[in-house]
Amino acid sequence: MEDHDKKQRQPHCLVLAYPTQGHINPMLQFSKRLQHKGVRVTVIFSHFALKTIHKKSTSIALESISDGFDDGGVTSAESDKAYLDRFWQTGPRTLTELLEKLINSGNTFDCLVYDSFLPWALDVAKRFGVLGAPFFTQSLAVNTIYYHTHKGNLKLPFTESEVSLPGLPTLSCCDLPSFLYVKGAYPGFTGMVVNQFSNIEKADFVLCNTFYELEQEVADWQGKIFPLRTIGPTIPSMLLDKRIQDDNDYGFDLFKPNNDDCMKWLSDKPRGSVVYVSLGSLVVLDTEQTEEMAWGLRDSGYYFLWVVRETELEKVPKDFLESSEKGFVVTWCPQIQVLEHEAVGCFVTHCGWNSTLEAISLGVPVVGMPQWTDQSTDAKYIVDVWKMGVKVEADPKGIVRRESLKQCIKEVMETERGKEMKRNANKWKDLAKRAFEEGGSSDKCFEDLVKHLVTSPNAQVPRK
Ligand SMILES: O=c1ccn([C@@H]2O[C@H](COP(=O)(O)OP(=O)(O)O[C@H]3O[C@H](CO)[C@@H](O)[C@H](O)[C@H]3O)[C@@H](O)[C@H]2O)c(=O)[nH]1
Repeated sequence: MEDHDKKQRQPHCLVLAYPTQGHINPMLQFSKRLQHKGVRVTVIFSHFALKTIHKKSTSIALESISDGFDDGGVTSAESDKAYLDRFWQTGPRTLTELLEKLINSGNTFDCLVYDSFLPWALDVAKRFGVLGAPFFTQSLAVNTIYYHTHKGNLKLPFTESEVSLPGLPTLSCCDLPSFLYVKGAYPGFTGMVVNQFSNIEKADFVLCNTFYELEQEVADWQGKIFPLRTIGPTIPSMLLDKRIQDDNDYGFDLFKPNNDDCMKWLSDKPRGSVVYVSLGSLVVLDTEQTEEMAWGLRDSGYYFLWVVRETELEKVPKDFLESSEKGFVVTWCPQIQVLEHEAVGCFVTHCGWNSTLEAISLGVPVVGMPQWTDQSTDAKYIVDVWKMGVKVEADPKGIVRRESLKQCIKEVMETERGKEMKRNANKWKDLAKRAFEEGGSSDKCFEDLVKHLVTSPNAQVPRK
């Protein structure tokens, strides 16, 4: 706890996470930082996520509510719409029950920070008379695009060839999040991302996992509309500013990590010689794409560490696993430790926002292979705005061919342009670190948030 907070009463913040890995990681890291600043934090998962998670011991209190799928998580629902509909019906009631239980056992709380995918949580917070703040786990650029869609400034499905929005570079149709231009795909998620803004005018803060210097123009624009606080990148402190001792990793995995084997395999590889490959926790490739990827990695000639989740493994060609002596395939790894390792020279990624922020914070240049949702917008920024990577193009059938992947890897690993990308990645890494040093842009946002929590009138009195 920092000195200035020790003398004051301790505020209590509840943090409600959407139950997938890419949402759990940033909200947990946010919670650790808040706790370090003297705030008591309780993180709320779904029952299933809490039951499934492989976790290290943590000083953060954990609770859970039903999302309507207590025996299987998000991916067990028939469709995105079926999952969200049931969560929407169940969540407000089960969250209310949990808050009542907390109050009845003598707790007070000042604020509910909730994943922006769950805007109904703000209405629950307001019924209990506490502060409410959505936490956006995707980039400010992506959120801004959804905001304009919510406002009707972008009509769906998007059919123009280009779009110009305040604070953003000119975007071609396929730089937009896929929900906006792939007609009819994922109706549940499409409605959800637009609905993130349905009640935002009632929010006391709008938190986003980014840092001011990274998305300055759009942050300035959004800051005029919302009480925006940029509180990222939510990378464990010991890999960034080193102000929170022992904060070395996320510590909560929905998949069983293969830590020792990965780090051992990396340990004898020369500096910058390894290509690290992961498409995050949700992407599902078809067999043809998996095969092209496998042979592209082998043909690059580099060492590679490839994460293929258990459920995807059967698509990897059998002879490939036996024949590629420079490759190592694992079902889950400690990604941030891998990216921090000096042996890693390049990251082949789907450009999920956490993976993007991790590449930025650890200074690793990227081969972007976006698949869906916000990833195409992140890839656009990686290539054209932050200039720290390339994007591998798919053929007219939508498949990234082995030759294209191989060429992109070689460009990042071998060419002058690749060296420039590495220099740019290191520049962003320095800026990310500075954002969390004392007085840095993200640190100031945390300080401001804590100041409001400390002076919140709600902590003393349990309310119904
Ligand atoms: O072997 C692995 C692979 C991944 N990770 C971690 O898992 C997280 C993955 O997050 P992300 O890169 O954002 O990908 P997804 O899991 O696919 O995240 C979903 O959620 C994100 C936040 O909303 C979106 O940006 C993505 O597009 C969406 O797919 C990261 O923190 C990784 O470090 C590991 O720890 N080990």
